[in-house]
Amino acid sequence: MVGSKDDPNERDAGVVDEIVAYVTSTPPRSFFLFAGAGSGKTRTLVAVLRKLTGIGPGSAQIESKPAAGDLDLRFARELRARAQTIRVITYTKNAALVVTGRLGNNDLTQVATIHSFCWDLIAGFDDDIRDALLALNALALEKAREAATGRKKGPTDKDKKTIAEFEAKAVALSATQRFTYSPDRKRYGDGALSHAEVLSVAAWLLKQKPTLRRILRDQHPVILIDESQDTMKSVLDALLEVVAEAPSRLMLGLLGDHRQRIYMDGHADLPSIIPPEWATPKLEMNHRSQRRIVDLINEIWDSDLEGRTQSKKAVRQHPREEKSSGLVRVFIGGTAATPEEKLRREALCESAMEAATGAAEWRPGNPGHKILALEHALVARRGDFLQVFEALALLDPDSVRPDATGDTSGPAAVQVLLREMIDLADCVNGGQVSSDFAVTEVLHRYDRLLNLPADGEARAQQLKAYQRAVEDFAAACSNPSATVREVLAPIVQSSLFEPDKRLLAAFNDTRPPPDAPESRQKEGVENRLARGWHTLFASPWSQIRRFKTYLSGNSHLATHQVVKGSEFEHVMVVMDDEDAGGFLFAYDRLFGSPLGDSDVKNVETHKETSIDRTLRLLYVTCSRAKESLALVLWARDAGQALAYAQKNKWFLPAEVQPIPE
Ligand SMILES: Nc1ncnc2c1ncn2[C@@H]1O[C@H](COP(=O)(O)OP(=O)(O)OP(=O)(O)O)[C@@H](O)[C@H]1O
Repeated sequence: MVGSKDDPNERDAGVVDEIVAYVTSTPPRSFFLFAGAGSGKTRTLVAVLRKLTGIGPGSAQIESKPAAGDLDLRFARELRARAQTIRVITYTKNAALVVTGRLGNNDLTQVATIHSFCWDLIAGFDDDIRDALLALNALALEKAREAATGRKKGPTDKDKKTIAEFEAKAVALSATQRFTYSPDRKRYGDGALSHAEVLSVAAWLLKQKPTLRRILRDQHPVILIDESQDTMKSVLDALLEVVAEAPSRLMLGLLGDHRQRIYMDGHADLPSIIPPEWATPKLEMNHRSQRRIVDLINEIWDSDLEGRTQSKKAVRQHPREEKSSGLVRVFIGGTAATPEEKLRREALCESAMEAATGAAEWRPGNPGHKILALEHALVARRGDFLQVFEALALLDPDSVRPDATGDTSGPAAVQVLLREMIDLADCVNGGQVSSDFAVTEVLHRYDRLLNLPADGEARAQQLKAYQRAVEDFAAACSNPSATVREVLAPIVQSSLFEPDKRLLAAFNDTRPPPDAPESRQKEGVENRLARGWHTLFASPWSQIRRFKTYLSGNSHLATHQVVKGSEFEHVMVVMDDEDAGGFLFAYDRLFGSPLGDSDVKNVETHKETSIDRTLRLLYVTCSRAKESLALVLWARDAGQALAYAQKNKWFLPAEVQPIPE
């Protein structure tokens, strides 16, 4: 971040030194960094850490001459002498890896997610953890009892069950001696804390136990929180209290962008809770996007929409000098079109973008542009893996929706399809095995050659059976219309891999599947699973790979929420309230459609509305685009939305078009 302040691209050049000065001054000063999309928050964070610790890229040495005088050098020495570290809290594991990757070897900083941070703080204090869990459980029990006694007709069966569960949990907790947390492997039991429990226990203990607050301050005089807009409210509040108690011994630095808050865990209006004595440095640049896109996101945030309750407080962004162009189009059509019609006409929008930009990346089907839809099922339809997605969602709904943490890997029971069989399919070309060596490597990878019979004859027989299975598999998976069942059959029959017992039982179950429940009817777990397995086995095998690509985050399709933090050359945002079927977001209302009843009520009581949430989500999606951006709105009243968009300050009249027929 060195450069002349006269260079318009360097208008933020002083912010790193400014932040370093807040940390190293006596007493230190906590800060809230105002930073918008594409402003280079991670780069700023890494530069601050390097200066504070005196450790440059790839070196474990203290640099001889830090730029901002020797205060930071002294700061680093003191950290080391007191065996302290700077703590950096990120939102995802991946973000922690990005920061540590760029930072290099740096023993004076500890970068981790909020879950790891909280667990590091409380691990081993088993009696305290038990106290916290019992107190939180007692609160929940009290709430449940209040709700039950408040009912006119007396407690319902569900009330009684809930109360009994809390009472039983209190007994079990009292008897638990040791508590564990295993974020990667799902471990259950009274002593195993969930993600959410680790956070609420840490927040509770920080508030209640002075010793823990002292330990925190002794270990880390500085805590920097990235993506603070989405950081769990209770933990943030607890940390704010610890800082307020002894501001000279612990300082907080909050980085993030309240315009990009998309999860409900964070504070509704972070800037408004920042104490007045805190510093508020600002990043004003947007290094990512072309001018047209930066102008649009500035306008989006600045708009006076009916139903908006959130403050417009923010820094207006400037694009880089050389990014003086960029292209935006908004296409609007009627949401009554069928799903197939919508897909066909969205492809026409992509062609229109190709014509307008001259970029081949916009050609329909070209992965050079990213398509964002609101719901996973809408992505699955656009990515042609809807049947597999729906089947797997019946088996385990939580495991099929990739999120920002990157932890979702599909239902445990079908891993053989997503890992072993996809790896084996990679060794197949045109119905034939392309490399025996590659097949052997896959079998080794999954330990399938470890337990071959010792006897020579039996061993040869087994290998022959494996070979036949691989050939049958190769033939089956090369048939473009093969079903999952057909490709799975040679694997199951030969035991080439070891599928999950649940998958095997379902594969061998020849009964017809139960009917789907009537809408709004509850369905038993067994029926749901049976339908899931049946749909999965009847699905096209080709969809499995597309689903896997989506799950791993490598697809050109994604949901609006999951792309937070990413950037793409060209972006198409599909907005369709009708298809999404939710009530949290309402794109139509950003285009002049009247407010709903709950929005009207929320405006009166100054609570968050669907307008607030949708505006932030639109801010996130639009700001992902570097070069060009297409907004596709399927509106309830397309004529009205078109007229609204033509007059709206967000767009130039020529940028607004009907979705081609
Ligand atoms: N000082 C800089 N000079 C040039 N390019 C920069 C600078 N800072 C960041 N960039 C580039 O700008 C883009 C946006 O940066 P980055 O992704 O770190 O922003 P961010 O603040 O995390 O954005 P968001 O909150 O929108 O995800 C990246 O491509 C990055 O390499």
